Amino acid sequence: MAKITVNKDLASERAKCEFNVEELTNYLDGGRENTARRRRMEDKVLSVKELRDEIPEEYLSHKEKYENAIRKAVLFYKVQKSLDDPNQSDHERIRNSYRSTITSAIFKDNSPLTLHIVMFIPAIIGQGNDEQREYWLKRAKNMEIIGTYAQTELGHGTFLRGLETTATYDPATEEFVLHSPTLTAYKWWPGGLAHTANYCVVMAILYTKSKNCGIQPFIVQIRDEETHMPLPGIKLGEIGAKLGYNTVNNGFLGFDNHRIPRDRMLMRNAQVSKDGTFTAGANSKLTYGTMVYVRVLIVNNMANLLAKAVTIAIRYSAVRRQSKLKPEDPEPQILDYVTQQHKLFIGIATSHAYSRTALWLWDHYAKVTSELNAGKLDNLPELHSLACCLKVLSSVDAAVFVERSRLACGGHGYMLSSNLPQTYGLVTPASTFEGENTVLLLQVARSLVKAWQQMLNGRQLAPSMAYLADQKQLDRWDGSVNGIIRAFQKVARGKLAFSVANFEKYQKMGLSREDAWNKASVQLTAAAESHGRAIVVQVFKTETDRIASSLSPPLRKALDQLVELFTLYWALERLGDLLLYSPLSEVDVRDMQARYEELLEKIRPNAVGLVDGFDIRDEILNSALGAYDGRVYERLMEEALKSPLNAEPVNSSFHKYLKPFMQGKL
Ligand SMILES: CC/C=C\C/C=C\C/C=C\C/C=C\C/C=C\C/C=C\CCC(=O)SCCNC(=O)CCNC(=O)[C@H](O)C(C)(C)COP(=O)(O)OP(=O)(O)OC[C@H]1O[C@@H](n2cnc3c(N)ncnc32)[C@H](O)[C@@H]1OP(=O)(O)O
Ligand SMILES: Cc1cc2nc3c(=O)[nH]c(=O)nc-3n(C[C@H](O)[C@H](O)[C@H](O)COP(=O)(O)OP(=O)(O)OC[C@H]3O[C@@H](n4cnc5c(N)ncnc54)[C@H](O)[C@@H]3O)c2cc1C
Repeated sequence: MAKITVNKDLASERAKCEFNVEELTNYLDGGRENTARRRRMEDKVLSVKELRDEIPEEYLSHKEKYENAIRKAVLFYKVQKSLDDPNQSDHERIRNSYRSTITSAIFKDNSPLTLHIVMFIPAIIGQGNDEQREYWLKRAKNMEIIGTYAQTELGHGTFLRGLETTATYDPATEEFVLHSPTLTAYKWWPGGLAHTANYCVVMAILYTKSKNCGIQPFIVQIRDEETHMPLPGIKLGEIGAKLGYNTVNNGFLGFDNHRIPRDRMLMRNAQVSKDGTFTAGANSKLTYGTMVYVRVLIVNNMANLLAKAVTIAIRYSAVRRQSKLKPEDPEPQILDYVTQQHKLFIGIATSHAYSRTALWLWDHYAKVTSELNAGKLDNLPELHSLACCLKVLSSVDAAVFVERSRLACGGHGYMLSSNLPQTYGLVTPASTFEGENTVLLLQVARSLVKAWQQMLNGRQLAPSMAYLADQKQLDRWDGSVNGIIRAFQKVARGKLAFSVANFEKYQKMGLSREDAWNKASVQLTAAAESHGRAIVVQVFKTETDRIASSLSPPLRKALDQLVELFTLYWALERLGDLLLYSPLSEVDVRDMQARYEELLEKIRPNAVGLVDGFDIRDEILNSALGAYDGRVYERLMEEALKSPLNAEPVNSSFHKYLKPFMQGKL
């Protein structure tokens, strides 16, 4: 293997690191064997040279980008399939792939098959009865059919009860008639729907015996399996260019009285019999299960995307020298500016916080799902609330810290060759898809207000809300991590109490319950956000303590510093709340600020080691600024030279327009 020359600043950063980077990688992967397995997979995928792009994607047309993405998606799927371990359960397979970011090496803007994997197959698993699973899963898993999840419509994304697509049962033919009565009823957004999928799970309002039976899932063929032509009665297309996700092939879909057989309604929860009799499921919200599943996955996806952005920005900050700290000294590495450390170290800590939280949530999800399969529904409301709140916080924080990583790279962060703009394009839609964030916070608030009432009635609360029942005031400020976690819980409790009081006050003033809720909703969402912060800091701390106990002291110390930095960062961000709901004094604030600055200093020598520990290969980072060797300027120039405009010294537009214009002839 050719020896790589590493930028000398990066090399000296690596020499300074106080812990063993490989140990950190193994910790993140959940063990040495998992690291080895992940790397083997990456080696295998990256050895397929057809999966690499000859021309940078950004120079392709919209159509070429899609065609190239499909070409690679098919090949990528085959390589992945050949590496699949058939002995793993679905739960283990997903958990073991949590650290895999290899998809990013192939698709800068995500794959047109994502929805097939992430929603179509899970919808069949969660919504299909045994017979339907048996038939459709085999076809979907073998890629004999490609599907997507078609729920959102042009007129409605959030308000599912307002969906306009109808599925009307016709007992005479034992068929459902799917129809889009208006333009706003068109399905709009589903990934892969435009030109990739030939099937989809359509969420539509079921009518049988002239009664509205709510939203139900239907598996619908939309294209001919041979010709791929849209079937009669189906209108399909692509929704157009977007901020990101441009290779995901988001589409629209309209139905003109399109008929499907009765057994195409996914009947795990509710059923329609041949004569049209409707039998409701144990809980109508089980129909929303696929969304819960994806919200759970998003938390991990956000942690991975943030790890990518912060790796790029930290390595670049070690290489980049700018300005002067002291007049007599050479220009320092920008990583030596404490403001730069403040911008970036929180990104490292946040990625750790959400990757720990994501695993914790995944295990919780798996436990509740197995209870649901056994008919026990008690823990569904808490799971829904947790999934909503952690999806919201992880997506908001990832978007903020990815963008901050980009800004921290100055002008070069604006280049697509840094891969930071595209990474932002991948994180920011997560605040919208799978439930718009404000809307999901209102769902969390709804569950908190319920919990509050249960507490007042002396009932036991779900574990993640149990802290609400602790009525004891904090008698003194305790600036330890555990002390701050308790203070965050007090903030969440205090803000909830305040918003519940206002909600009730507005009702007493004569507003309807709905109007009072709307009027109190800014406070309610703030309480929900604080609840989420309390959960994340607590899970980050307890899970790190639990898993890191067997690590070497230097690595343990580095991880404890990240946990403390994360906790202090949010305490300083939320000073107003802490001053209102905890016994925090001005002196305590000054102490916290001093400790925060001390932590930045302690983390500084380990910064490059910490991002190296994420172990994200150059092919996955795809960044001129973030490569392991730190050849930032050389790579920027190499990438610039790939611009098609550099293929000729004089562009034809000079003779056509500029020259006549400058010579006054145009
Ligand atoms: C080859 C490639 C391979 C791999 C790809 C690589 C990486 C991918 C890895 C990971 C994934 C990461 C990223 C994601 C990737 C792709 C995702 C892309 C696109 C996203 C797709 C979508 O966006 S799909 C559409 C999503 N849509 C929504 O989320 C809609 C939001 N709206 C709602 O959920 C609901 O309408 C509502 C919750 C806002 C309200 O619903 P409704 O009005 O019907 O509710 P009610 O008022 O009637 O009832 C409220 C009561 O119901 C309870 N409730 C609500 N929802 C649920 C639920 N889901 N579960 C349980 N209970 C629920 C609620 O609590 C109320 O209960 P009460 O007891 O209080 O009455
Ligand atoms: C990249 C991307 C991929 C997607 N992929 C898919 C897919 O594969 N399949 C699919 O079905 N859908 C998909 N979607 C659609 C996505 O799920 C919806 O965009 C999302 O659920 C939000 O709905 P909306 O766009 O209708 O927003 P709206 O609900 O119209 O929200 C607009 C504004 O109104 C506010 N608002 C709405 N309701 C309330 C309320 N009750 N209280 C307070 N404020 C409210 C929101 O907070 C927001 O500020 C995708 C979206 C994107 C961006």
